Amino acid sequence: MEKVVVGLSGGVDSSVAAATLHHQGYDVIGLTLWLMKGKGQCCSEGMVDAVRLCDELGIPHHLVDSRDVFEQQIVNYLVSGYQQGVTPLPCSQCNRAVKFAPMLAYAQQHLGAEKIATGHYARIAQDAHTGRWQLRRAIDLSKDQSYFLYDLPQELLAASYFPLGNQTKAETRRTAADLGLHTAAKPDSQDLCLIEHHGSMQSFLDKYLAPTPGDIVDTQGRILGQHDGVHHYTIGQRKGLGIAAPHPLYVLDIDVGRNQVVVGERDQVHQPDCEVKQVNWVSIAPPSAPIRVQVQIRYRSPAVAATVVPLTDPSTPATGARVKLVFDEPQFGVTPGQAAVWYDHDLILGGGIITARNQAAMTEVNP
Ligand SMILES: Nc1ncnc2c1ncn2[C@@H]1O[C@H](COP(=O)(O)OP(=O)(O)OP(=O)(O)O)[C@@H](O)[C@H]1O
Repeated sequence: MEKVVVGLSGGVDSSVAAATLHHQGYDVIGLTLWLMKGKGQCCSEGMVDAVRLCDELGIPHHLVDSRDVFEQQIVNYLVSGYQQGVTPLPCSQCNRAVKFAPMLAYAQQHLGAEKIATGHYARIAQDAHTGRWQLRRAIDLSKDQSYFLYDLPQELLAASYFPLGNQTKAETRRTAADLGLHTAAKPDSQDLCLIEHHGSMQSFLDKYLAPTPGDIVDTQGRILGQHDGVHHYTIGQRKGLGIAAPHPLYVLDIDVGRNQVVVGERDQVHQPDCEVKQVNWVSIAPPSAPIRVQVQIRYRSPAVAATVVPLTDPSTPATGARVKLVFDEPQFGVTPGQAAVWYDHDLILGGGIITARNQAAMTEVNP
């Protein structure tokens, strides 16, 4: 019987992932990572639900205190990103550095297991010709989470199962009800876990960053209003600028050096291209020539046609690998810090972090 360690959040998805593997005959061990410091109700409720689920299934449960890792990898990453005027995406970083890698290390070192599983909606398979592990969108496109998994390296993909990738969310809930799992009717999480915990990203950041008042300016540098900290703004943002103008205004740029938020009209927020750093090639080897793709620049935005132009040698490690994305049509709100993830239909080819326009210009001068 193969041992599999299943990451349990206490939600219905990971419950059904664990139950499915258990009923398929795997030797399943439940593992919950305790992620957030403070009195996180979601964490404590989740932990209790995970323990109860393991009781229902008659499998062991382990709790790993990961609060320090979460603080270093996610809280610090978010706070320093917003301080630098970007809008970091914590989820892909959390999956790689807080969940998958530490879960696999714990499974190998303490539980004698070589495989882990989660309730993510995505599909994984090994290419028979190349031996490369490939990641695809879930069958249920409304629940597809492949965007958040683009940063998993081959060794983590090789060790992972996603038991829910071939079924719809409705089927998951039905399975949970059929098996009498107490999590069957538990509501889905609605937002980023940190936001559920703190109420909003703003109130989370306000705990760490003091107000730093400055000017809101137009592209000519004319002062149109005041802000209380650049970390409260994101590219493409329209609401909350507090400026009366004949046309709606959007955030075009965040200039940390001058402590200014630059605003302009909607068409100015469109960008024909962008540079992407820390590129992880998932399902194919790094290409040496441009390739045609469909790219997603936000979790919920549709994939659009683009060309990926490699800027670094294919042998460059993911931390230093860069590409240029050239969109067929200019895109609205290309946001530094967020992930761009590119696909060939449902197959994830690769992804990385969108860089700031001024940072890309600097790297062209000083490669
Ligand atoms: N604290 C945790 N400890 C261990 N594994 C976790 C934890 N949080 C999430 N996971 C794993 O990551 C998967 C995706 O997490 P996400 O936060 O996106 O939850 P979800 O899609 O709402 O799933 P669920 O219904 O299981 O909470 C979960 O299904 C679970 O396997």
